[in-house]
Amino acid sequence: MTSDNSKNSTVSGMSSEEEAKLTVLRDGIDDIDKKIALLINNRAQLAQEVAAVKHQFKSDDEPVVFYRPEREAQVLRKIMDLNEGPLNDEEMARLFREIMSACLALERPVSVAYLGPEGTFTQQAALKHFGHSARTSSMPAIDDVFREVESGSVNYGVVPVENSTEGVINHTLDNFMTSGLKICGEVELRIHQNLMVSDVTKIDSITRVYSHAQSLAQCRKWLDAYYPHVERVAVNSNSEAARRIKGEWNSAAIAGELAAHQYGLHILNEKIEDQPDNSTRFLIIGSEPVPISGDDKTSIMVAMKNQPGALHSLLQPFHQHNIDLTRIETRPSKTGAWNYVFFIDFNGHISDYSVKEALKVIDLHAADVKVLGSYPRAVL
Ligand SMILES: C=C(O[C@@H]1C=C(C(=O)O)C=C[C@H]1O)C(=O)O
Repeated sequence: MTSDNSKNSTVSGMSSEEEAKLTVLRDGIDDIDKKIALLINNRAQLAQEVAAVKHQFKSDDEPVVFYRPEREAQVLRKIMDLNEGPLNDEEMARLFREIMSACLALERPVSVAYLGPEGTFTQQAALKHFGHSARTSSMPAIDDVFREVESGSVNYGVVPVENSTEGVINHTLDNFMTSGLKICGEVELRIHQNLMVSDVTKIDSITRVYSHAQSLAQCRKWLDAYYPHVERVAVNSNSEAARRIKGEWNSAAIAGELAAHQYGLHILNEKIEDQPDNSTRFLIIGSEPVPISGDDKTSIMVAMKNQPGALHSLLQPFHQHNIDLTRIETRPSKTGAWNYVFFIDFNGHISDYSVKEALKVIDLHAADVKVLGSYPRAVL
């Protein structure tokens, strides 16, 4: 016969005093959850009413714009400002990001094309920006993301534009030369690379590692130190690398955590990138311009003739109007052998007086100026 020696111990192994205290606290949590659920639904109802008003003031053939990036940025910034902890500002904003995503989906689910395949950092960026209620679809190439948005098959697209260790993604910039799409937002993602293997991998016999060329470059020193004799094979994407090693006993892949989950792989070494602050910036592309949010950036493309003082006359108006440049890139133009195109990002919105004035002057010196978009600075 078994008997319980401790007279205060219960079935769960806790003392009755511990259990009583937990019950009080958990009753408190249940109570709050009930209120939170009710309030979230009240919020969702208001979002539905917003949708009705958006409809009401549009004529039949005018498209209704449900997703408002400037308003969403303001909501998240306000939540972060109000936050007093113990949750940190980013955690709070992440929770509200998902609440807004669900509210927007009630108005109209937003459809988003991203540079795939599934499991890429670009998919991670799309979910970070739009939340998990967005309908995301994977595209095989950056050009396809642009095409899907241009054709109206999806509302928005997400493409990578620059990496803090490897620099700019030229393919994205080149697409802006011919596309009429607008930049509606930016996302920044900390990039952590991981070495992963499959169930069949013989860990002591790895002779090959697959990854995207950029990821291999981001982990060059680590590979030199730990796998100096292993062949490095560049493939189209990190997800492709993850997919390939499923049946190969002598191969490993370098990819993000999402890819390991997606393909059922085991992470052998995490955070193997050479630069600890390795991050990638992504752009949200769409067809509508974004109104001012109060903390915005603008991207422009300027074609200049290759003549003395061209760069000076391009930069001078920014200096004169006290506008901070955040990035400048040069690409050879596709139209004339010796002409250049500058991609410039700066702080401010196209509706700001100082920005308008600076652009007026630049217009006088440039062969062509194209505003790619003003958009809220990344909040998360
Ligand atoms: C409710 C609105 O529509 C969408 C949902 C938002 C929200 O849930 O807060 C914010 C902006 C829009 O993307 C709105 O425009 O205010």
